[in-house]
Amino acid sequence: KHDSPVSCAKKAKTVKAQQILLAELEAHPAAWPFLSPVNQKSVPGYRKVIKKPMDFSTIREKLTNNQYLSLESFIMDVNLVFDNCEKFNEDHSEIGQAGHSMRRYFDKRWTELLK
Ligand SMILES: Cc1ncccc1N[C@@H](C)c1ccc2c(c1)OCCCO2
Repeated sequence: KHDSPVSCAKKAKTVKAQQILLAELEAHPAAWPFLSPVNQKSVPGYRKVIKKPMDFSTIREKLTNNQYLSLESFIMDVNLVFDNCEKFNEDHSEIGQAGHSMRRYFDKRWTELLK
């Protein structure tokens, strides 16, 4: 029930890093396709093709509700956003390009922050 001070401090560090990383993703100029859940009624085929939809507002909700038990599970949800984007969008489409740009940025920032 009670963490040791060391593991408690370590947990606080990763929560802080997740908050910083998510805030940077949300503020990025290319974030616009990923800020809210894809409206599956207005995007034909999305519901059938994308088995596990994910977006930055859903990640924000999960982070606020302490649903990420590890740094890895947070990173998996962020990568799910970009993997869904690659699956559904052409690489050279506007949304596809935004996805590649955001993934490059995320990879760079989380290694800077946590490695
Ligand atoms: C990440 C993603 N992948 C595949 C499709 C859409 C999206 N993002 C959503 C938010 C979106 C972006 C652009 C849109 C759109 C909806 O509404 C239909 C009309 C065109 O403009």
